[in-house]
Amino acid sequence: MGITDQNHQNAEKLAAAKAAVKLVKNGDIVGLGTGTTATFAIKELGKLVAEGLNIKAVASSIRTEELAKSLGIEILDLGKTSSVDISIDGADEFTEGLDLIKGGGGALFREKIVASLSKQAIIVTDSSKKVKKLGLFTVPIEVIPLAYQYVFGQIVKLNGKGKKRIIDNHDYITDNGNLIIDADFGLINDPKALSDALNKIDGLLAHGLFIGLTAQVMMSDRSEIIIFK
Ligand SMILES: O=C[C@H](O)[C@H](O)[C@H](O)COP(=O)(O)O
Repeated sequence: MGITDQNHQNAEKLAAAKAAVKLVKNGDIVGLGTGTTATFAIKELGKLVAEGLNIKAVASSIRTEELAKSLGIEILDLGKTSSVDISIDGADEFTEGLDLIKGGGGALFREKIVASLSKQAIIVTDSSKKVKKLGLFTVPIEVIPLAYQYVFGQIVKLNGKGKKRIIDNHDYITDNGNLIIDADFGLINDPKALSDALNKIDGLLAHGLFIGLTAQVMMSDRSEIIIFK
């Protein structure tokens, strides 16, 4: 991607983030996503907090928690929070039916907990993330290390081609101390069926198919915000 394309994509991410942040109300507990688009939203929220907006937040990753705290946003313990008013997160792919692939940044497990606790889970994206069918982006799968070989084998049985995530010649380790397998299932005709099948695998902590968790996707396309809900 050229610099102009990237600037354009960043402008779209910022516009979507700003639109979503407008939905946050005084007193809300806000779920903070992870990734470049969520980061735009967290920074916008930080500005509003500095101006007096009174919110508390839960974070979907250590890096999001650190960023939010640095902006003066109070962070609650996710494990002690029973309900989130609104969450704002990005996605790697989404369909008009609001099925998503998430986890490109490795935060899928905590993101899924945050989305599941949310009364209103909002996804913010640029226009490149919308697809007719999920699956061009591989499905991130978080695996407890001692179950790695077992889970890998089960993914193959589901006709997936797995690849352990390696960053800088090292196994990628999630905030929860686990590994990620990026699994290619080709274009996914029935994301719910695949999600259900993956959920049955012992040792698989979470996968990046987010089905039925999203209230709306706010996608920025040039100067327009398009809402899918
Ligand atoms: O684990 C990371 C998350 O699921 C991100 O929300 C996703 O990868 C999209 O990230 P970005 O906004 O950087 O494209």
